[in-house]
Parts: sequence; C-alpha cells; structure tokens
Amino acid sequence: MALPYLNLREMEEAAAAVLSPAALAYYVGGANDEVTVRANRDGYAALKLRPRMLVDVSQVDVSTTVLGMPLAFPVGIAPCALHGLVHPDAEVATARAAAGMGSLMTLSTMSHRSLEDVAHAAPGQWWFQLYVYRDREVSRALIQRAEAAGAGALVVTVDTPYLGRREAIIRTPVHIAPGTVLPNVGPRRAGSEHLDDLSYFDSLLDPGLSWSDVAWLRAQTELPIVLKGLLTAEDADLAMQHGCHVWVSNHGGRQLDTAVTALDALPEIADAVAGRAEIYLDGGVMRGTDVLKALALGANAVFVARPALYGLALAGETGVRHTLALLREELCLALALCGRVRISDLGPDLIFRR
Ligand SMILES: Cc1cc2nc3c(=O)[nH]c(=O)nc-3n(C[C@H](O)[C@H](O)[C@H](O)COP(=O)(O)O)c2cc1C
Ligand SMILES: CCCCC(=O)C(=O)O
Repeated sequence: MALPYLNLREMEEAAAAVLSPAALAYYVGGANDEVTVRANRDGYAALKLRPRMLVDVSQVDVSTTVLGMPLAFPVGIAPCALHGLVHPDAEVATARAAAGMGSLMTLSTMSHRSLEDVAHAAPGQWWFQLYVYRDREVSRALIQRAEAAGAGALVVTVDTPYLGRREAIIRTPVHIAPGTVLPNVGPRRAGSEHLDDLSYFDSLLDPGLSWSDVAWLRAQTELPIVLKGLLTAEDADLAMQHGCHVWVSNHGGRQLDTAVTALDALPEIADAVAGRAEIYLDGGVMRGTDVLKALALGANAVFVARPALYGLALAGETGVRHTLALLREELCLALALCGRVRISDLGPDLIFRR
C-alpha cells in the first residue's frame, strides 16, 4: 500500500486526525510550556550546511553499524511506551517494520507486547530499554529476560526519576483498558490492581537511582549498556567510566522543560567521548538533513519516537516503514547534495559557523 504522505510533518497532521484526544495528548505533549519540544525541532533549522560541489555522488552509501550491528541507514526507533494505544499489533508491528528496513527498534519497558514477542518478530534487530524499578529484583529479572531473548543492548533511561509535568495529559489522561496486561511491567503492588493512568508507572520508577546503581547494572549483564538521557560532557565522562555508551536526549521535551537540546549538547559530548564510546541522539528529528547534522556533529546514529508512532497509528507496520523510508530517502539525497558519499565522510566541517 503506497501512503500519500510526502514528509513526516504530513504524517503528524494525519495522525492527529485519527488519534483519540488522550493518545494525542500523550504522544505530542511535552513538559510545562513545551519550550524544549519546540527547541528540539527549531535547532535543526538553525544549523546551516556547507555543501561541497563536483564530487561524484552517483552512488551513495548510508549503511553503518551500531555496537557491531549492521544498519541499512543510521536511523532507529527510540523507546516509546504503549504502542498498543494506537494499533493492535503494537510493538510487534513497529519492530517488524524496523527490522524489515534494516533499522532497529528499542523496545520500551512499558510495552503492550512482551520482549519475547518482539525478539521473535525482529530477531537480532532490537534493543531493550530499561526503566529501573524501585524493586531491583524485578529489574534484574527483566535484564535476564532481555539478554536471553537476544537484545543487542540494554538502554537504561536515566532522565526520569519522576515523570515530567505534562499538562496535556493531566487535562486529558490516558486510560489503560481494565484487564490490560503489560508484560514487562512486573507484578502489581497491592492496591494497584488497575493500570488506570501513567501515575502507576511513575510510582514504579526509582528516584533514588544513582551512579552506584549503574555500577550494579554493569555487573548484571554482558550486554552493552547505553545510558539514555545524558546532556552534559560531565555525565558522558561518568558514563564511560562506568563502561557505558551515551544516548543524548532530553526525552522529547517531556521531562525538564528548557533543558538544552540534544543537538546543542552534542559537540561537548562528542569532545568528551573522543571516539571511546558510541553516541546516539534523539529529539525532534523530522528530516534527512536533521539526521545529517547530528551525524556531522558526532552521533553514530539517531532515533525517532513520535514519527514512528504516527506511522503506526496511520497504517501499522506499513506506516512505520513509511516513516523510516522517508527519512532514508531524504538522507540519501541530502548526503549527495552535500557532496558526501558515505556516512564516514561526515564531520563538523559540514556545519557552517559564523
Ligand atoms: C509517547 C512517548 C512515549 C515514550 N516512552 C518512552 C519510554 O518508555 N522510555 C524512554 O526511554 N523514552 C520514552 N519516550 C522518549 C523517546 O524515547 C524520545 O527520547 C523522545 O520522544 C524524543 O524523540 P522524538 O522527538 O522523535 O519524539 C517516549 C516518547 C513519547 C513521545
Ligand atoms: C511511565 C511511562 C513513561 C513513558 C515515557 O517515558 C514517556 O511517556 O515519556
């Protein structure tokens, strides 16, 4: 099925028309005044490219690797809770789309489908995102399941000691249907039989999480660990000291409003990391040129969250494929128009500085 959307913005508009008000509030919304939600996108437009001419670009190659895993192009899907709010195949459809395109999905802890189902749908092409629970035994069991099922990495989200204040979902809360089982969420505590809304998840998260827990996590698994939500060179340094890779993100503006954007934080982090670990980035990526800019400034790959959910809402697996295909095609064209042939040609000289 060919979908009519020419770009991710058109997909976003179309999805807004089909999502329930609560799902829309949950997906689109950010924290407080949503300054950071807007800044994430605006930051890309503000960077200007320095294209080179008269380079033979009759063949471009956008393939790469992340943690040794081959990717057809340097774009993956960031972890998002609750894909089942918009499509019955939920994370299985998203994972299939990503794997089918030579990309990868990061499965959220807060998923409708089990990590084993996703492993079956996308063997070798998925990572597992971990929210560390107050109950470390539940977290330890999840890590063991993820490792046994063949996750390529453990992505530990570290910017969410508490959920940010998302006013759109305070006004229009997400209600999770009674009887819904979320297979990675662990046993319910007494008095929490109903997964009514997100406050239940919030209560599972451990605000006491600290670097000593990262050392504990590092000892629990052989999997590569990626810390998601870092925004400073200082924390990137600590991540490396703990044997971890770095995912630069402000959580799509959903946590700390007015936090620095991942794109702005990237240069200091790339300097601190200096090639000793891999660096990923998310937040506001909507165009192939956005991908190009993040890679030029030092990211090994970028991830998209909302655009994948819009694809899922519009057309299930086909819709997620459409999201990824648009980004891949735009990236190939942008690379060629910049006079670059492959991903390894990208560096800071691509970005104009006044
Ligand atoms: C609906 C929704 C659910 C999310 N759920 C998770 C999650 O479960 N775990 C996580 O680490 N990040 C989660 N995120 C954050 C994304 O992984 C990502 O950091 C952020 O959305 C930025 O990407 P985007 O601008 O492409 O949406 C979620 C984001 C959205 C929009
Ligand atoms: C407690 C669920 C959190 C999911 C999440 O990370 C988000 O909505 O941004």
